[in-house]
Amino acid sequence: MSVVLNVLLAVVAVYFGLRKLLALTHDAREPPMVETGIPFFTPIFGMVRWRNRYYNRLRDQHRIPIYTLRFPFQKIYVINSAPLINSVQRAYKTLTFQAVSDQFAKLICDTSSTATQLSRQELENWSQGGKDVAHSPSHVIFQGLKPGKGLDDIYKTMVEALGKSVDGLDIGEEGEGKRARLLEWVREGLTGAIGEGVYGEGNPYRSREMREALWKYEGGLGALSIGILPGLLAREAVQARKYASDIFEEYFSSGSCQGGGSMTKTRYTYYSEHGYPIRDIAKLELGNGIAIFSNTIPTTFWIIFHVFSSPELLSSLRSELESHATTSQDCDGSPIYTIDVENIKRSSPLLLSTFRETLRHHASGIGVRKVMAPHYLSSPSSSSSSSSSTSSTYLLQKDAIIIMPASVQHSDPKIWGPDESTFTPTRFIPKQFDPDTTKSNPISPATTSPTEFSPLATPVSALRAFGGGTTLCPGRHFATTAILSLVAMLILQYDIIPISGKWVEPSSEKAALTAAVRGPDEDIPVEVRRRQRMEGRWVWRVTGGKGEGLGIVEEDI
Ligand code: HEM
Repeated sequence: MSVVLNVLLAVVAVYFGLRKLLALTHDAREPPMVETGIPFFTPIFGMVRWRNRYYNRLRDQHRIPIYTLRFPFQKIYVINSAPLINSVQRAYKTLTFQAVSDQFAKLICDTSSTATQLSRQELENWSQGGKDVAHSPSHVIFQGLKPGKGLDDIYKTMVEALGKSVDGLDIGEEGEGKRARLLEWVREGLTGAIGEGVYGEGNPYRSREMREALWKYEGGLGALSIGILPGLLAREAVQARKYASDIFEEYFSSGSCQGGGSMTKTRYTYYSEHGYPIRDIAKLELGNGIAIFSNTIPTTFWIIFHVFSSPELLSSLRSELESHATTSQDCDGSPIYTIDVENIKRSSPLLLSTFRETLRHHASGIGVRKVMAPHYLSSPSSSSSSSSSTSSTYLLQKDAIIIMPASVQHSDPKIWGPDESTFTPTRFIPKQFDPDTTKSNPISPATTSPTEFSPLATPVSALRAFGGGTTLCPGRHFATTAILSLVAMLILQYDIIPISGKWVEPSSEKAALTAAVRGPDEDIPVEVRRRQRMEGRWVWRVTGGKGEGLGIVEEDI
């Protein structure tokens, strides 16, 4: 009995000890603490239980603009308020993304101490640099992604490869459809085509083994990022990383990278000029595969799902896209339809709106920053439009982590209206857009009611699928071009029908917490049939965007 009593007393003592520790290590000027039931452990249980939905639950439960979660040895400030997010983005040198991404890169890429030292030095130089330094160090490395000739050249190769891969989706016997697994097909089609544009003739992802190594590596990122016994807890990923790094090392040391696209060449030049060993350049390139493919693939899967599961939307998109095709004749008299990808991106408001709505619906990036020095955070005085704005000022302690979950912003009825949980493909169509074209169009701007929420009236940071501020995803133009081109090709050339006879939206419960776009838990077996209408040869052109980017997020606009 006395043993039980002693154990109970010890538990009570530890509990009150931990509560005291919580109180002593929390300054009243910091954001309020929540989830303190079992000090330091309730947030862990919450994350395990609710996964990506945890932050939305806490927002609904507490209704406060910012709060503190206490983990063992780590404070996390979670921000719900859009104006406070704007303030975080403005203080980009004190509240830094690069410090977190460097640490993550080290864990997942297993770079050498030389590379770690070099990136630390670069971060220091950047944070102490004056006005003329880049807004984000990684934007220097990724200059090759800036809209312009280099990117257009990547698009040309990529779009040509996408066109071939979509033609290969063809029917088997006459009148029969070809069966495929949707996610698997998207993954294969995109990796192949993007790889051609990015890596050129020597594209390592032409090999099936290399593509499989990338997926095994991606599957182990969660375990690798914990950094404990990776050889044991992430064995498959570690082996795949070694295999793929060897191949990339050969790609760079043989000079094949000189035939690659602007992104590959500028990254290689940057790293080699800064003294990174070739082995590290190879490992970082494999890590770059995660940036390139991990979110692009699930986004493509979801937009295809939403488009093909809604006959009205599919029909409206077909009308919109067909209007961009010019018709000519092949030597045997059969029709050739030519479409410029620029028209798909710039003159297809319903497609672009469906794309944004897909991102709003499925993006789950958590927008991480590290507090480099104590900082007082308050809403910008101009931000009075949101009801979640606050005039309070919060102390953020050095070394704490800030999280700004996209899903919290993307599901806020104050921003998006009472239908925030419904997939509304027209949501992002500018209200002034050509109402005359909408008469024959069941899904169209004209069907929107005058009271509908206009996305242009929302705070700048409301659509956060690509992050925001100085670290806004530099790959957004690239990803948008790849996704919209592929989806337009499918819409115009194929019918996609689920084998089960009914489209059912798969859950995303198993998606990695690190994913910026949650993938589906299950694949969807489908039948792909060539459309009866507009049968003929399709030619996809890339004339280039005169160096202009596409207005994807509100910062671009
Ligand atoms: C649908 C596809 C994509 C989504 C949803 C996405 C999303 C994101 C998000 C949420 C961030 C974090 C930004 C922040 O916290 O402020 C980010 C950063 C980044 N993304 Fe993407 N991304 C996509 C595609 C790509 C592609 C195709 C590339 C490269 C070709 C790329 C390269 C990067 C890089 C380099 C960063 C780091 C930016 C920095 O350090 O300043 N992304 N992306």
